[in-house]
Amino acid sequence: MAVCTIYTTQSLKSTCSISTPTKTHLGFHQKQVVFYSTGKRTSKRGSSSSCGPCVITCSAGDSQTVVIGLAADSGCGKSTFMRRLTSVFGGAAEPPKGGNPDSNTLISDMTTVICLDDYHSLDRTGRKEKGVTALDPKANNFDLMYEQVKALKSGVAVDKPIYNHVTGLLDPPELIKPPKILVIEGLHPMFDERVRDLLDFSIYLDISNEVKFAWKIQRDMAERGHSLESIKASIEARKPDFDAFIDPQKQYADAVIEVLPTQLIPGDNEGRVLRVRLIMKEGVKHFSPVYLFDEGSTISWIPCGRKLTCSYPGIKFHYGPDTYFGNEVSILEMDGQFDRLDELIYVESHLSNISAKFYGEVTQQMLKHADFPGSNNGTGLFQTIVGLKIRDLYEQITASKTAAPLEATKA
Ligand SMILES: Nc1ncnc2c1ncn2[C@@H]1O[C@H](COP(=O)(O)OP(=O)(O)OP(=O)(O)O)[C@@H](O)[C@H]1O
Ligand SMILES: O=C(CO)[C@H](O)[C@H](O)COP(=O)(O)O
Repeated sequence: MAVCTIYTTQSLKSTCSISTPTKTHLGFHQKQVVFYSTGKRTSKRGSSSSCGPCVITCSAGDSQTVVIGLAADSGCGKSTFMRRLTSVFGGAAEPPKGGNPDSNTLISDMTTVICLDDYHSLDRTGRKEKGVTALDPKANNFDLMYEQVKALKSGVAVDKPIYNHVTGLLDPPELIKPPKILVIEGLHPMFDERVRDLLDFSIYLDISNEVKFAWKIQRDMAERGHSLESIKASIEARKPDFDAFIDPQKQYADAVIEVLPTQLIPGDNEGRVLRVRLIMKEGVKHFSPVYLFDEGSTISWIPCGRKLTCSYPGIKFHYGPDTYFGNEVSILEMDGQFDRLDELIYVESHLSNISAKFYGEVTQQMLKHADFPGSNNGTGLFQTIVGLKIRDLYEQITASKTAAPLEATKA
């Protein structure tokens, strides 16, 4: 009986098959597989054989999950970004059918978005008793987060806990099946190195303190009836842990959307007009940064005039190479806001590498969600573009995994 040993650097998923001239085997998970040509598998290394060349073929199947991480503090626009992203893939994103009405999960045909608050290990009372915030790693279960993201990525369904934001309690778990694209959004997607290594692409929403404050007031005062003092106190109370545990994650992000007060109105910190910077890391696999006019040049552009209507204080773009936490990046910046969203096509036609499937796709997406916060400024524009880049990344990863069979060596 012949014994084959196959060595591969690739993680073999259940959609991989291994063939020898005599047999095809499906569904191995090890990096090194030893099997008998009769089909019986053993974990022991076997010796060489007369099996002939072994070939491993991995096809794109349901278990091929691309994992995206989105990090930001609470109230910084993650849900809005997610709505823009899932819209790029089409289909409505909804909570799991027939499940917990307070589930934080959103599922569409292509994507599943899970909220990392579900990995809080301490409920609201527990945090209060221990005197820790939800931002503190001590209040979160990173081992479970890692195990479950890893399982989903390799095509295995998990029973994920639910943190109930209404009651502040940990509810019974919900079943999450491996999607085509898994987005893990929340406070800590890039905090734990093991989880970070599972990400195919990562984004950090970096909202400056002034703007965060303005948005919080807008939402928590107008919509939730909180007082100005209580909003200030809650931001202050979170700040040390935010600085210690959340903010440092931006150094690992492949793309950062930085939101700052405008520089077009001296001294302005109202948070109404925004200066938004899309910081894109160079050399990330399956991701090529967007550019304005000419790749690698440094360009300032005021598009206001005959083709773009601008009221005070106008719009200014800037593009160029830079460094960010020691990494080479390209930065595209927009300060100001659009008066007429349909005229955005003029700006879009000067941007390259946006991964649109047709001319005007960015403008179409922006018009479709004109009522979302940030649709008239760089937050909406850059979130939409990052959505298209993620679609492109997904398609590239899928295509590369479907491609050529991997020749494996035979012992
Ligand atoms: N681009 C934007 N421009 C202006 N306001 C915004 C923008 N994005 C978000 N906001 C404001 O911030 C609020 C929170 O946004 P969103 O719900 O998307 O954030 P979140 O990070 O998901 O919040 P949470 O984690 O608390 O659920 C919105 O109601 C809106 O007031
Ligand atoms: O930072 C947060 C992430 O969204 C929340 O504050 C955290 O999940 C704690 O939740 P709660 O407000 O229910 O105590």
